[in-house]
Amino acid sequence: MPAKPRLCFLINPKSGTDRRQDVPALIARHLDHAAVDHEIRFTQHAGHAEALARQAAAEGFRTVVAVGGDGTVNEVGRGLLGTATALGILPRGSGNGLARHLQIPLSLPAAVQRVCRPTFQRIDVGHINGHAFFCTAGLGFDAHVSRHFAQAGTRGLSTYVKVALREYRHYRPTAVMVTLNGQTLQTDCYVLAFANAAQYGNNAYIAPLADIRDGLLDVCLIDALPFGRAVRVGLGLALGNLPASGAAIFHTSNHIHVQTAAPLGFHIDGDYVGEAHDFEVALTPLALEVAT
Ligand SMILES: Nc1ncnc2c1ncn2[C@@H]1O[C@H](COP(=O)(O)OP(=O)(O)OP(=O)(O)O)[C@@H](O)[C@H]1O
Repeated sequence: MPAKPRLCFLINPKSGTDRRQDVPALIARHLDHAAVDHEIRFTQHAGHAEALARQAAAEGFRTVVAVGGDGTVNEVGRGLLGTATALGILPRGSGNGLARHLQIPLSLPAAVQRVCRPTFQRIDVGHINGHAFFCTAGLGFDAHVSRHFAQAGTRGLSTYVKVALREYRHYRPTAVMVTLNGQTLQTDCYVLAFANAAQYGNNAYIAPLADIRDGLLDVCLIDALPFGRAVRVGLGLALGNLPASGAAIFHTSNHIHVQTAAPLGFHIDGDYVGEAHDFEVALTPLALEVAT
């Protein structure tokens, strides 16, 4: 009989809003023990999941399952780049953008069952200034909000909305020069988002037409956000019709260069990284295998 595929679950104990849940017991209860063998490991600190994932790949696990939100998924995905091991997801974050895009069940029992008998497929991987992202990256207000969200003390959609409304009153756009597809745009930047997947998470669709396997990033530019347009953007995100709303401009490209008049913050998959003046954004087609 051929050996059963081995799954390594990497649990971020700090993710999610329900910390009382006994995740290892839940995995053991719902796992299809006839189909797979498994091990469970915990992250000890931020950034740890990348090294743990790389180590599990070296040990020959078929799939490393990120148990957490998009931050944990990003770390595990980074660790698996260039390996023969696939990324699985047990969504436990507040946004779960990549899991939602890949239609992985949001209920943990259903997601555990699915990862035992998955479909394997490859997805594109974005890079911004050398940082890999799988869902979205961005400059401007969305990065500014993720920076303040990280300091808010509580997580979840309501905290995110509260932080966004508070910061909206102070935030001002920055002049930028964006080069893509052989043309250069001089514009203000309130938000410049690079979407590999269609949504930020929580079904907030920044680029509803984004295809994670087409070799292209969907680039969404919002140059200014007066109140009337902010309402249209909010509705467009929620209803998935931002392109038709006229409140944002869209391009597709696999390589974008951005220079900014002042240092601008950026995020990868919702986690704030820092500020830069110059951004190289590119896409590597089908660089990561995922279990969906
Ligand atoms: N053991 C740990 N202790 C402290 N922080 C950790 C640990 N393991 C991972 N982290 C960090 O926790 C951060 C948040 O995790 P993650 O994004 O997975 O969950 P979340 O914030 O609940 O979900 P979402 O991003 O969907 O809101 C990640 O940036 C990760 O680096």
